[in-house]
Amino acid sequence: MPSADLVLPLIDLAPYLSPDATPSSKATVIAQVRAAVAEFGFFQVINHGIPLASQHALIEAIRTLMRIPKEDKLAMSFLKNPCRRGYEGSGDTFRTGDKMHDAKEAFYIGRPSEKIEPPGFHGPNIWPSPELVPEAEFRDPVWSYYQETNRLGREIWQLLIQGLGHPGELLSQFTKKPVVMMKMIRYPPFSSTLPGQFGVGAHTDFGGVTVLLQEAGRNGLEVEHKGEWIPVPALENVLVINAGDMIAGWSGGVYQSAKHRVINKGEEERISCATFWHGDLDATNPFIDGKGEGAAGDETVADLLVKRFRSQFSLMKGKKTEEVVRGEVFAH
Ligand SMILES: O=C(O)CCC(=O)C(=O)O
Ligand SMILES: [Fe+2]
Repeated sequence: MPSADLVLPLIDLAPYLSPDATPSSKATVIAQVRAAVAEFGFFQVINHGIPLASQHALIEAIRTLMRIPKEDKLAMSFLKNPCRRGYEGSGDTFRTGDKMHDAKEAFYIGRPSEKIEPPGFHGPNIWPSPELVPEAEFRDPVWSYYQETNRLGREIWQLLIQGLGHPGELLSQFTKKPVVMMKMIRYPPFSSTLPGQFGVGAHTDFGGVTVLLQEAGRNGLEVEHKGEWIPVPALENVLVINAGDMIAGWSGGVYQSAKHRVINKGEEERISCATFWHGDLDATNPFIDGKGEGAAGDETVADLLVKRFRSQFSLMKGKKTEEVVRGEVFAH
């Protein structure tokens, strides 16, 4: 049962991000973020710098895309894409140990690069043709939000780095060409899901910082804390931030990567968007110069993402393993 008493910390980023932030106001935010991620692995933020209009435009864009005919969505399937961009249908991913596939459908974009680079992390994005969805209704708002969320992810990384006592500039050591994937998600209404089916089953995120936008009023996210599920209300202009397993490992366990899940109990669809801000593919733990003991010592970001994908996900029966393994390392 979700706990009614526990709430995630809500942190005001203005004293850190605003032009008149002082060293002492910044230090306060750094300490708040450290305490929240150490305790919960998650926190919520206000005054994060992403304009509300950009958030609304993104949500509308996702809704628009998800309404195009199924065959047009499937023509953009991520299962056919070597760097896991494009459309994921309901049921395409299935976590090892889960009873049922996720109900959600999603669409992925990432940092665009002209050519596909092995092992399938960098490459061009897929966009619906303008005849299908005019650029002003999907590509433009999505790309503009991607840049905003990318910027915020960078700020959050710097907060976390400083929370460990390092200078924020350490970020530049592992973010020359970071992997930043954005997953736009639609959860069907409750009545369209199977009994016992989750929108997204319980999982931890693999990698670095996750920035999550939830459509206001469409609740459903729950975070595990000491064996209880804390509901995270979907509030207007409040973003949810969490640390993935890579951060937990790199921090030597100071930061937590908490389990979370989504159940859309409402009779309306729920739209959300998660940005997974990892790091350079060849980066190793920047806090121990790659030589330290413990989690993720010599492991690169690419090793970690590939490994976690393989261990956490399996396919629904009937799908060919090679369809998934071929460069598709980004399931979350
Ligand atoms: O949609 C949400 O609220 C959360 C999604 C999530 O946890 C994920 O995609 O990893
Ligand atoms: Fe997640």
